[in-house]
Amino acid sequence: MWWKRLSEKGFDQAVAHYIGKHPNFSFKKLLGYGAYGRAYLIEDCSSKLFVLKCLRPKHRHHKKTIQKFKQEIHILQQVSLPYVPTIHSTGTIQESPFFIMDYVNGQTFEQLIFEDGAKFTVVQSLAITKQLLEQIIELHNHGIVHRDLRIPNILLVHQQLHIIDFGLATTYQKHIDLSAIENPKRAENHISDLYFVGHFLLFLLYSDYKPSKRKEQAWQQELKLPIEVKDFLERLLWIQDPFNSALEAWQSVPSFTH
Ligand SMILES: Nc1ncnc2c1ncn2[C@@H]1O[C@H](COP(=O)(O)OP(=O)(O)OP(=O)(O)O)[C@@H](O)[C@H]1O
Repeated sequence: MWWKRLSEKGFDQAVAHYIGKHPNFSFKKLLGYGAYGRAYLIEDCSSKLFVLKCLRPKHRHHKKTIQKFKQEIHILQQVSLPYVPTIHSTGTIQESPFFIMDYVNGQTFEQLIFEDGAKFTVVQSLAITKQLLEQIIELHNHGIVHRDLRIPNILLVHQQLHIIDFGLATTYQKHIDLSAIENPKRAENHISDLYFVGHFLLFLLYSDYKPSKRKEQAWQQELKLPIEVKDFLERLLWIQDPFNSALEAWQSVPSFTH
């Protein structure tokens, strides 16, 4: 609604004003916004860039949403990994909670594929997926499941993957009965992250796909993958028996010498 957008513009000005008064930071721009947060680029005195992520003002009185936002802060404070933004401070602006974290200065896989037209071969796609799985193993070892590993949340910086947006992350539950999982995306264990990795890998593989038939078919028919890659994907996507852990998935990434 137009008046809500207007009030968010006013809120952006309040954030710029708040940062303007801060002795160590200057305001650069609004980076973007999602369902819950608005993210701003800010800079410190030594020209290092940071992101200030703030709960959207329209949610500032919703207890559940505030709780969710605080959970994101709590999880980021718990993990200390080189490919996850470090959180530096927290506070509130006009009653909306915010936190300041490292800026990941790279490109998301959404930008790489859909804006830059990057194409990934099967071998490259598997190598990238293997690197992502290494990071997921560490996250799970820290007791965290991300649960939103989509292409806009995975960035590439000098050949290194980085993961952002822990808004749906939760603590890893060790004892979950697989038959009780109704939606793999929401599972509180490795099943969720591996399911997203399956979709991530499909995006990479489709980047190099040229349709030869008019009619859309299932990925298994369209992509014409080597059988071990198809089986690997089907296990990630829980079409076949799922992997028992991210480590097992990592160990099962098919390798090709050519
Ligand atoms: N640490 C970061 N480094 C670089 N860019 C970031 C960082 N955090 C967020 N962004 C960018 O800022 C924009 C908004 O991020 P945000 O996390 O608020 O969006 P979202 O994932 O849609 O949010 P929400 O969790 O509220 O649904 C996105 O374009 C995202 O790529």
